Amino acid sequence: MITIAQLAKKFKVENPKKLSEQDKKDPRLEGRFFHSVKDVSLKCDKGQVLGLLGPNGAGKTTTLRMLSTALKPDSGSIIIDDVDVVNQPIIARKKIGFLSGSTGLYGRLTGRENIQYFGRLNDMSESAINARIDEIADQLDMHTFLDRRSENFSTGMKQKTSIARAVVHSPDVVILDEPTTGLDIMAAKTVIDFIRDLKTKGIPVIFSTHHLDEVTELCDHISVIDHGLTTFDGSLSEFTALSPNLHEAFMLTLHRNQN
Ligand SMILES: Nc1ncnc2c1ncn2[C@@H]1O[C@H](COP(=O)(O)OP(=O)(O)OP(=O)(O)O)[C@@H](O)[C@H]1O
Repeated sequence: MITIAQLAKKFKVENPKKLSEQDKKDPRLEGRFFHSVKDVSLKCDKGQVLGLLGPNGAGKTTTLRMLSTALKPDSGSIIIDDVDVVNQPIIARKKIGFLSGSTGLYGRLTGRENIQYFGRLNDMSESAINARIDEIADQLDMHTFLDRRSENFSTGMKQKTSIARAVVHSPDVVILDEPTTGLDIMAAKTVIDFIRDLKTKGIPVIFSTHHLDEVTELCDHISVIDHGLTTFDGSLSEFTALSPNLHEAFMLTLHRNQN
């Protein structure tokens, strides 16, 4: 079970002139600080898939980076099972598989070597790593490119390798930042099937997306973040009860907590 409560994170703005036009007008900009995440709370039970929605710049990636221990929150709590992620990040990291939107692969290494490297970082034995790579490569349909250098991989090949790398150590929870963005229909389907398989194994998955169809296909639970605030956190049926039209339901969740 993953529980996030009242999470907040601000960044110091070194050069306000370099902010995007959107960020300059954002009410989260207060003096020299941009309050990317102001108050985010959500829950994801065992075997649940949680879809994290929100407009561009809402604070989804910042939230997921805090959940993955890559960023330390200014306040709030993150608990995975009985581990306090904020105060015990090293223990928590072993439990988490995190796909970030921006993690690059080592181009000179093959797909397999990229994944092996992460397995070793997680103290896995060579035989355990290789068995796990075989398993994941079957699921993500990677065998045709697994032993090629990753520098010339397509977006889909890169994403599959990054996902494989994130879950090589069989984490207890999986966090995926926009896992299907930029993928063609077939690669996206493979990734969706992979998430569904994690769900059947009882592994909670939190993923951010802009694709509402993925949410209805996969998610038990939906959280919406807008301007750094949780504006909806409930079941898929509570979400669709707002409106049977998903876009309309999403629009209705925005601006709810803002005064
Ligand atoms: N290091 C930083 N310094 C200053 N501002 C930041 C920093 N990181 C993120 N932000 C700002 O915080 C806000 C939230 O960013 P974040 O990447 O979490 O949004 P997002 O919901 O993931 O957006 P998208 O859907 O576009 O990926 C944005 O306005 C962004 O410009």
